[in-house]
Amino acid sequence: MPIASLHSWPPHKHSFFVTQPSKFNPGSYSRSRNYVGRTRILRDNLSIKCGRMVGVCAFDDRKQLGEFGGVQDGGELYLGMDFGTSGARYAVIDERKRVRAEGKMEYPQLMNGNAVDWASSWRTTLFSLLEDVPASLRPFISSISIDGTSATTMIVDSKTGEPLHKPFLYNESCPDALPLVKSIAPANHTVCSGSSTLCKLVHWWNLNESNKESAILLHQADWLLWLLHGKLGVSDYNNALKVGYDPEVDSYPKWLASQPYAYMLPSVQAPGSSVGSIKEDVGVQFGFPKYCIVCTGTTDSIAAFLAANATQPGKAVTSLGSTLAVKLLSTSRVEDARYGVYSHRLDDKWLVGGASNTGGAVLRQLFTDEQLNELSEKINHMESSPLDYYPLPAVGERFPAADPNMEPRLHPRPECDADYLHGILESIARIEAKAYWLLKDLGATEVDEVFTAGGGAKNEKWIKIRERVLGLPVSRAIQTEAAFGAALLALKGAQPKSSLPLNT
Ligand SMILES: Nc1ncnc2c1ncn2[C@@H]1O[C@H](COP(=O)(O)OP(=O)(O)O)[C@@H](O)[C@H]1O
Ligand SMILES: O=C(CO)[C@H](O)[C@H](O)COP(=O)(O)O
Repeated sequence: MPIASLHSWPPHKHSFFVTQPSKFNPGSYSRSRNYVGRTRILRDNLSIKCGRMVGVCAFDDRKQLGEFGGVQDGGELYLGMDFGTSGARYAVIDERKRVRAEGKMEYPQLMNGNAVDWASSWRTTLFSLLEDVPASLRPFISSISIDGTSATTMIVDSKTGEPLHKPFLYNESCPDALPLVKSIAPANHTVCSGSSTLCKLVHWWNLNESNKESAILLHQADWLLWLLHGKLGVSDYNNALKVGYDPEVDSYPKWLASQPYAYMLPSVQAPGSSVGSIKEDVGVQFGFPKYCIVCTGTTDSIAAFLAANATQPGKAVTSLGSTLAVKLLSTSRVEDARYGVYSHRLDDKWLVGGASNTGGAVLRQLFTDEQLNELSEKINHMESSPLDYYPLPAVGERFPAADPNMEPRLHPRPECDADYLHGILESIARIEAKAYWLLKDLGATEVDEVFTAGGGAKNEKWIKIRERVLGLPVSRAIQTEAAFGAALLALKGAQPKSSLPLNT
């Protein structure tokens, strides 16, 4: 039903769409309190007495809206969503960066033949998580942003946005494209890695696909954000780094712009830039305000860095997720594809690092999370393990050695599982240490403190092992979830244009 026919006045800034979702109880007004994390949410089974529920309910000021429950102080809220390796999470924060709601879900294994249909899985996850955001908070959400796994590459139809090929995941490699990419890019450029976005694009381009002319390239986060803002072909300079975008000059270099597939490349904005208002159908479906904007995103490990709020050069964040992603805040830019080292831009500084395939994915192959907790308790973190492994979930390593043929090394396996886990955790810590010393040798600011994000951050024994191996202060970040970092991007995007750096 059009807005005007339901109410006399035209939609106001605080007009928002109320539909008849299952949680609403038309005609009555009841209040229940829910605790999410550390934050009490006044979740109201509110019915808003404005005629028939399906349609639009407009309030002519925030106070009136505030009386109907939701955020007690009626302030603006910001939604960040993290699409990581094994699942997705969201965080809703307020203007003071307090978490007001959070949730997560694993990716549904939607199959297409005998392969996972990742695009459908991500799309389903996106709208399931939006449905999970407390309905009483949605009318206050002013801005949304999403982070995704880096170099996860989608080739989609330039008109419909529908995938024309299965997504190329972050850790997939297309070595067949490497010779051509190396022939056009500068020596040791970030794209000179089989797992780079550009190698995936060139690999697809060389397939005998007929519909090249209607194809464009998007990254996972770009495509998910397109589902919300409806503007195809927009990315951010973090996600676009591995296709060859140069964030220092804010453009694609000539050696790339002159390629026959250059028309497929997305336009690029800074992370946390407003792309536009949320699509009306999505606003109606979920009850977001008409003024809710959708902002460009970033990659998952950069979102984790933003969440950790490491603001000085020399501070670093290690994301112990399925992979081990290292991000060191540096005043100097470093890149060398021989070691899988590259630099992301963060305002006027550089996030130097890379992502190793070691990490939680190996642990998950061997132990449940409960076993990890139980076995970790038995580890003496002050003792050095004599076991020397290179834990990988499969053949191939990206950083600190870029070797697609590197074999996992996880033997000999001792009788005692606690000793085995100790050896694995210590071996991963040695890889992390090698990574940080490599960055120093290549000219980055020397690391002086490491914060930890990701699922592994909960393991206190591992943090102590890493502190011993690194010889540096290592701690769990106050905020370990990348979704919190994505919410900070949404908060940034909603602010009036300012030169304030993101991580202040
Ligand atoms: N107690 C623990 N010690 C070490 N690693 C853990 C522990 N609990 C969970 N993990 C690891 O955390 C990883 C999940 O972290 P998460 O940040 O959610 O990953 P991602 O975002 O990459 O999907 C899993 O691979 C799991 O093995
Ligand atoms: O490992 C990964 C997925 O979790 C990604 O590669 C990770 O995002 C690192 O890439 P970037 O440094 O570009 O963020």
